[in-house]
Amino acid sequence: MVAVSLSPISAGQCARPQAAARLCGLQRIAGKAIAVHQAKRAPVVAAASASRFVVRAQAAGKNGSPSSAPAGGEQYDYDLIVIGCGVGGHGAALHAVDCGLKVAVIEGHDIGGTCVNRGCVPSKALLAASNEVRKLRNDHHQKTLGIQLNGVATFDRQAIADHATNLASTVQGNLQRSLESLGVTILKGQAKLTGPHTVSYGLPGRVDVGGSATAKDIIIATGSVPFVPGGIEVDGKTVFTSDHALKMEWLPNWIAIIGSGYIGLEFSDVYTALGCEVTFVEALPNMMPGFDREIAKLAQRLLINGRPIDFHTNVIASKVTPGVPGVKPVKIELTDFSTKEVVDELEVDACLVATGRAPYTNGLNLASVNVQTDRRGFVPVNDKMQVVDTSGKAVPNLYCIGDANGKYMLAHAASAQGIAAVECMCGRDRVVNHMAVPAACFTHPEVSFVGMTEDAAREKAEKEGWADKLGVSKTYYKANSKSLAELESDGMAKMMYRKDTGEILGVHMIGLHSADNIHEFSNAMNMGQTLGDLKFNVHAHPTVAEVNEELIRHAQLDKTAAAKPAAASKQPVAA
Ligand SMILES: Cc1cc2nc3c(=O)[nH]c(=O)nc-3n(C[C@H](O)[C@H](O)[C@H](O)COP(=O)(O)OP(=O)(O)OC[C@H]3O[C@@H](n4cnc5c(N)ncnc54)[C@H](O)[C@@H]3O)c2cc1C
Ligand SMILES: NC(=O)c1ccc[n+]([C@@H]2O[C@H](COP(=O)([O-])OP(=O)(O)OC[C@H]3O[C@@H](n4cnc5c(N)ncnc54)[C@H](O)[C@@H]3O)[C@@H](O)[C@H]2O)c1
Repeated sequence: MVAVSLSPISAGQCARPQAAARLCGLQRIAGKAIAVHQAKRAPVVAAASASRFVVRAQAAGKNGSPSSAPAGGEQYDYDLIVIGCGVGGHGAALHAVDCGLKVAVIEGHDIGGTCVNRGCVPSKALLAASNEVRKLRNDHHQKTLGIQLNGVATFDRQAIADHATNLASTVQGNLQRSLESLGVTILKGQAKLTGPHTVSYGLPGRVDVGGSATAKDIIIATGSVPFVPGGIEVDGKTVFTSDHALKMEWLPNWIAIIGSGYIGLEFSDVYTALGCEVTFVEALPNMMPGFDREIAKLAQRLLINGRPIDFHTNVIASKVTPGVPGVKPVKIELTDFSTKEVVDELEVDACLVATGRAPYTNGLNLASVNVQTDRRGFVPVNDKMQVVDTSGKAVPNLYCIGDANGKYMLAHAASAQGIAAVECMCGRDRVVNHMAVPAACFTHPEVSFVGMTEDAAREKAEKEGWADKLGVSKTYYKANSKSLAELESDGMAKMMYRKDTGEILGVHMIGLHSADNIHEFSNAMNMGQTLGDLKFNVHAHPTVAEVNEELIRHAQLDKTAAAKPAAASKQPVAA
């Protein structure tokens, strides 16, 4: 398995002759690829830059040179069409341009997709603003730092909401400009496959928008939408998903959050910082079931117990009935997950449904290429992100990346998969090593991880007969000078590793800046580095990165592993 490289590749690496030729028209300026001979590219590109979206189909062949001319004599409008322009589609398109491919994206709603418009970006704006409020209202915190505020910190809900909306629109604009400046054609419409190399697109009720286009390769990057379990009625006012919650149109005094995953936790951080009370409803026996058990336990102490939050576990919200703000409460029927008996009913002001996401893959006409989605709607793919048909074979020239394939529903995973798919279509097989993809929950403090949990590592070690070689190293933020200086020294980090080889199996953290700190380990895992290599890393003092140094130092390797770093031969002896 080869891990994907996220760094742009050079012209010399491009596999396709026509691709390499086109790359000659690109210059690297301050790290960005800029198209310098746009006129030689298909004129549709200029149209894309001039207006927000290209409306009506414009076959590139009509205005400029057809894109690909394979041996069979077929000619395509583009080398690559990407259906859906979220972060996955955007990442794939940019990398494809870097590889010299002629690219079109077809977007049915808004450039940037979930992450930019209804996900990562606006949620982090709300988290940033609300955490300022939390800190300012924490007298003990301020006094210990020597600060007196002489009054209660107040906030403007609408202004905080506007910060999130404005950030999303700034980032959306940046993404659009990056595509335009690189000459990517942006087509508007809901797209579907109409042949092995043909895509048609359009918008309901808009006869002026749409058409069809051809490409040698097609990437499906259509993402996901909130999943709402049966029995829950969403009215968008008192019962809502993250799509509505991010607009923060009002702040309920008491909100129930169904699901204690990423979305539930991040929103509980926002709501409690702004003075709301939260009740979690979680189907599984423990809160935060996706985290390493020990980290989840500490997360419960830091993110839940000390805040106005209570929770019900092992129950599902079997029926949710919207209310009327200030007049009628939202009613939530709770059913025991094991016995399936109704056990309670909650009455709250509002309810956020955070029970996962469903792939957005309806209407793609996958049956035309003999492909069936799984039960939940995910598109089946192999390691190279090639779509797999009902007989288990890869469909030629068709790829699916990001939330739509369900392999790892995170923004950076979507974009890494897009880059890998482009590499594969250029003849350089790459697969994303998902075990080395970091994940983070941006609560305060942050939770982050990469690779296996302790339970998973133990299970693997026992199954494979090396349980005595499994090491677990731990350290606490209490000893970290930088965290102490910031009065944010609650937290721990743990690492599972092999004592005999120094292989890192998984790292989990909760603490200040842990979403940033995890990268030393995820990158090491991606590069196949061992603890024998990492022990020579130097960390600036005083930084939170020194938590990593402690974690590495506490690992107890067998003498052979300690003496033999994987990359020892590559280390320079002296400068
Ligand atoms: C509240 C929230 C917070 C999140 N925070 C984070 C975070 O901090 N970090 C992180 O890594 N991840 C986060 N995520 C997850 C992240 O947003 C997704 O993993 C990521 O957006 C997936 O990218 P994608 O490109 O696969 O799909 P999407 O971003 O969903 O984009 C798909 C695009 O395809 C378009 N489309 C769909 N069907 C068609 C069609 N037929 N034709 C044309 N266009 C179509 C859609 O309009 C959409 O724009 C968050 C998600 C949510 C909901
Ligand atoms: N910081 C980030 O990277 C970030 C932030 C937000 C969202 N996301 C992405 O968005 C996706 C969706 O997030 P999410 O929090 O909605 O999903 P999730 O899968 O993280 O958590 C859903 C939780 O809801 C529980 N649940 C499901 N049905 C239930 C029911 N009927 N009653 C009670 N509990 C129920 C599950 O047991 C689980 O704990 C995630 O897969 C994640 O990849 C990422």
